[in-house]
Amino acid sequence: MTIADRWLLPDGMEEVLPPQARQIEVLRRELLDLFHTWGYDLVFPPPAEYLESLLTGSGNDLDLQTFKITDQLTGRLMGIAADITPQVARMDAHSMQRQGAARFCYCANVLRTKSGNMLGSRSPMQVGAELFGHDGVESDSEILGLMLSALGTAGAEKVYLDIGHVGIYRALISEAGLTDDQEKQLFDAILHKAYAEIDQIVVRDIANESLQGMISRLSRLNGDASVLVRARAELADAPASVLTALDNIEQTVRIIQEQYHNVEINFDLAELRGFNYHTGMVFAAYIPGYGHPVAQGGRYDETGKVFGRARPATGFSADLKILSRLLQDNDPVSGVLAPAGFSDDEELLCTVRALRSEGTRVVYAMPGQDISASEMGCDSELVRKDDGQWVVEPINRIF
Ligand SMILES: N[C@@H](Cc1c[nH]c[nH+]1)C(=O)O
Repeated sequence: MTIADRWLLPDGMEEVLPPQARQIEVLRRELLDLFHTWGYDLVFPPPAEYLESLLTGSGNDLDLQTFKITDQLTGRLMGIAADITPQVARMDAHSMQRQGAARFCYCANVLRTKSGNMLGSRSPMQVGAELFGHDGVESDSEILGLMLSALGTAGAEKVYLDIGHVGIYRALISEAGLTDDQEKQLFDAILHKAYAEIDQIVVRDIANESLQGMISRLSRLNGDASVLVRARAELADAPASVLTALDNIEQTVRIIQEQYHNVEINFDLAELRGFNYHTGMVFAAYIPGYGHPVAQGGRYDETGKVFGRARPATGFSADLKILSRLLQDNDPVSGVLAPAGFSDDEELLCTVRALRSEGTRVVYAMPGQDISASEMGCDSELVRKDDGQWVVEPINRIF
C-alpha cells in the first residue's frame, strides 16, 4: 500500500476541514434554532437499524441507496440510514404516539451507496423537518414556508420552487389496470420525460382511451401557473381526488406567495422525483447557479402505517454541507493570539478568561514555534502594557 492509497478517501465520502467545518456547524445551529422557534422538536435517529424497520414501506430506491452491514451481536442484517425521513416516521408512529399534529426536526449524517449527481456526496449531512398528524393546506404550507425560511437563514436570496403532486399520477394509474412491470416502465418513462415512449406505452398497455390521453397530457403539464388551469381542463375526466389535489396546490401556493416574495414557482404535475414514498404534493427548491435541488420534500401519508399507525405526514430535507457551500459567505475566522511563556501571569490568565467568556476566540502561541497568527486564525494579539495590564491590539506585523 502506497502513502497515496492510505489517504485516498472513497468517492463521495469527504472530510470537512477548517474553516468550512465551523461554517457548517454555525449553520446547523441556526437552522435547528429556527426549527425550534417553529415548534419542531429535535430528534436523533440511530445511525443504523435492522433492515426491516429501515426500509419497510419505502420502496426500492431507498433499498438501493442503503449500505448493508451484518450485526455482529445478532447476525441480522442492518442498514446504515440513507434518509432520515422514514426513521422519523417510525418515531412518530411507534415511539412517540402523540395525538394530533407532531413536529420533529433533525440533523444527522447519512450514507448513500450512490450520490444523486456526478459531483455529489455519498455522505450528506441531512437536515430537515417533518410534520405528522395533519393533511391539508395548513401543514403543506407550513412545511413549505419552513423550508423557504431555512433557505433564507442559509443566505438564499432567490429560490426557484418546483411543485408537483404524486397523488395525481397515482390516481390516474390506479384506474389503468397495469401490471407491476408495465407500471414500472411507465413510471420510468414519465420520470425521464421520455414523451414518445410514454405515448407508446399508454396506447399499448391501457385500454381506456380517455385515461391514455390524460396520462400523456399529465406528463406534459409543466410550466408556470397556467399549468393548473390547463390541468383542470385536460384532466376533467379524472377521479375527484385529482381536482382536490389541484385545489390543494393552488391554495398552498397562494399562502406561500403572500408570505415569501423571493420565490418563483414552476409547476410540474408529473414530477415523480424522490424516494418513492411520497403520496401528495412534492416540491424541490433550486437556487441560481446550481443544477440540483438544494432542498426537497413533500407529503407521504402512508409511511407510518407499517409501524402501526397511518398518519398524514409532510416534510422536507436538505444537505447541510451543500447549503453551507453554496449559500454561506466565507467570513474569515478572527481571534486573539496570546503569547507563550506567561503561564504564571495572573493578569494574562484573567484577561484570557474574560475574553473567552464573552465568546472571543483566544489562541495561545506555543513556545519555540514560529507559526503565523493568521494560520491560527488570529487577527489581533494580547500585548502587555507597562502597568502589567494586557490589552488586545490588532496585528500589524508582517509574518
Ligand atoms: N427525505 C426526502 C425529502 C422529504 C422529507 N420529508 C418528506 N420528504 C429526501 O431527502 O428526498
